[in-house]
Amino acid sequence: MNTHNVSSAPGCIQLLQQHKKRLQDAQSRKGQCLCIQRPRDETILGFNLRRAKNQGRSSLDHSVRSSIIPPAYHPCTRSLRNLQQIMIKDLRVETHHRDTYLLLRSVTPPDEMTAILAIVEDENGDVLMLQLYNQDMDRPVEETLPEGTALIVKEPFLKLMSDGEYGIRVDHVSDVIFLSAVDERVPLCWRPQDSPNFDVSHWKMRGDELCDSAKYQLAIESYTKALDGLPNSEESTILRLSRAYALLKARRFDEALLDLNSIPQTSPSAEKALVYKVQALYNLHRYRECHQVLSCLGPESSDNPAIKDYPSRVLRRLEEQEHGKYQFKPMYQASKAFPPDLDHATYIGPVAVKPSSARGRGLFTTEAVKAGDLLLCEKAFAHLSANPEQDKNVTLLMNIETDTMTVGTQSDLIRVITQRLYQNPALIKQFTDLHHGSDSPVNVSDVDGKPVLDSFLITRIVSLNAFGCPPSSREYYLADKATRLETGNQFHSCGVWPNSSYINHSCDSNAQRSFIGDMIIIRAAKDLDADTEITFWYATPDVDDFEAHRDKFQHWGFQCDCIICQDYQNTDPTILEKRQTLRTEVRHYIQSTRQPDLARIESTVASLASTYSRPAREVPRLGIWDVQCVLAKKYLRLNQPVKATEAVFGALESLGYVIQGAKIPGAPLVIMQWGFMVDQLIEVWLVLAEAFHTVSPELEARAERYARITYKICVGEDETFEDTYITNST
Ligand SMILES: C[S@@+](CC[C@H](N)C(=O)[O-])C[C@H]1O[C@@H](n2cnc3c(N)ncnc32)[C@H](O)[C@@H]1O
Repeated sequence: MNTHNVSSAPGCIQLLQQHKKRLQDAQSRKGQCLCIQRPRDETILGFNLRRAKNQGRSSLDHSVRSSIIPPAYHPCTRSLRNLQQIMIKDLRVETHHRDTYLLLRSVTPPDEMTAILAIVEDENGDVLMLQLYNQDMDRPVEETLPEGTALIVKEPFLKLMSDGEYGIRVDHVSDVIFLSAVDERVPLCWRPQDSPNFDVSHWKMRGDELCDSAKYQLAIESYTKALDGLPNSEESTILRLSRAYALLKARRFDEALLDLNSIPQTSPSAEKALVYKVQALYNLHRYRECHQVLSCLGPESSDNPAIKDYPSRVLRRLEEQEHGKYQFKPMYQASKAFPPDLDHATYIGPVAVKPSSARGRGLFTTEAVKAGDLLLCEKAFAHLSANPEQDKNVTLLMNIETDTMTVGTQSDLIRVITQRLYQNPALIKQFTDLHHGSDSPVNVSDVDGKPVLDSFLITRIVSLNAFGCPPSSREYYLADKATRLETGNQFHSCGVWPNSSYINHSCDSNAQRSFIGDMIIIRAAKDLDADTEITFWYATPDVDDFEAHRDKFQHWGFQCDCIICQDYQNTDPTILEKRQTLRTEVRHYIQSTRQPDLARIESTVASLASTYSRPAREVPRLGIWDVQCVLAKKYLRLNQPVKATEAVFGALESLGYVIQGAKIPGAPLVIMQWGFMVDQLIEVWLVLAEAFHTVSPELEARAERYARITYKICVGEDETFEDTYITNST
């Protein structure tokens, strides 16, 4: 939602078409035998030259990386023992070799593009390019696929690549099995000549060395080998503790907990295990349990620097998680770090997921709420922030099947989520439960002791549930419109927030989302009864191109049938045309002179109003309110506060607000019905407050209060309200 979709930009359409054509050409050769085009040495040399060129590229160079999502295919769900080995020479072009596997060894160091690349050989010595997608890129590629790595690719897919060469493309992480040098599946001729039969203490020592050099994934493998070597119970406890440490560092928290839970309470390692447990539970956001474990720690652990500040942090997280109490100001400071991965808990307010007629599931209020109330404040499941230092490196994500192209971090987000799920399988269900359209996922959750992960399912879930986001909504709000358009990269960052993903779209939304770093904040934009479906915009309504706005929902596979869309469809096209003509006219009046003819603008507003047939309190009039806001500001500047208040009330009424006391001098000012929410209303309420200062001073504070609530709804919090307006007015 609001991700930077550039599918309709001319250059992008052309690029998509080129890739489609290439794919069609490749498809026309589907099933053909692989003819090895180049001798082995030439293939290796060509790869190494390209790798050297790639590595020599300066980080200052402009680059466009494109990641193409090929037609979807399912991951392998069969155990390796039920697959037959196949050789490179037997592969067929553009074919998934079901029920088979390749046994390979890398014969070059790895290269890194949007995938990890290397040349691999099979036991016949035939070579091919291997492309491993969705691997852990936070780890040096040399660690993931060092030269000489033996690996198995289950049900391989031979692809004709864009340069006309062949390659084995692996999209699903669960389709690759990396083999250690001493794995019995590695052919003898690939094993080191003098591979001795190492014992428990060797692997333990090796694990410790790898931990010391921060190679945690490799350390985990070493400790596992030590544990496989039948250690005695004392050794086993120490090994599990060491492996838990490496797992914590590798952010594999579920597995770390499994090891920690197996350590007997009577063991001398028990106290250390509790310290690690605190860290694992905290990172899994299980703060209540974390609090309990903290209370079991002995006094010597309280001073342990690794967890010294945990008691206070856990208490703050519990305040957030259980009561929705956040300190927003420090969150801005934290959001300036890169990446802006904030240490805050998720609060799920008075909301619940329920069936929503014809929209699948939706999020509903469980009790009545007031405009401005916090409904959700959610930590991202995964969030990828555009690095301001690297804005020269643009990543394009091309989806040939859906004909879409997005700019920004979405392709990395897919990889990051894949890795997170692969390393923390307990999270898979929460993520794969999210809406994924008509895709039918595989029904096998794990095979050969590892989870089966479908990266195309993850891609689809990201495409339907990710939100584009600015570094913070306050920053976005403060940047004036021109700057927003000029920099244009605010939504190159994106993330997935699972609870918020259940919210359906309506152009006439009743909630607003805002962001600080990787936290999403969702507040009610209206007073809502219990059991009301919460909705927000997937794309902001564009009154001047409403047709294009409505087309955007094709991406999500629905047509909006909200009251605004219904009214638009029921309005005669000639009336819609007249409305647009009047808007063009009025824009011209506003912009053409320094002292616009306000009477003329007012009369155009009246004409615009006549293009709407239903009352504004039923259907917001999106084509008028902005003109009335301009009028209000102009009248205030001309020192005509009464006219300014009239224009403000006109704008609010056009947006569907019903305000008691608006036109009765001295009567209290109360919003009886909240209308359409836009962030420009913050200033509109402040214009009203300023006008009231002269004409109805007793109402000034009330208007300011509504400005503050509007600010809270649009920016996410109101702690910075004074800072924003004091700074802005000086
Ligand atoms: C982010 S999910 C929202 C939650 C989803 N309804 C579910 O069941 O999980 C987006 C999907 O919800 C559905 N949806 C959202 N807004 C809708 C609307 N106004 N009308 C119909 N379907 C809608 C579409 O299928 C869309 O692809």
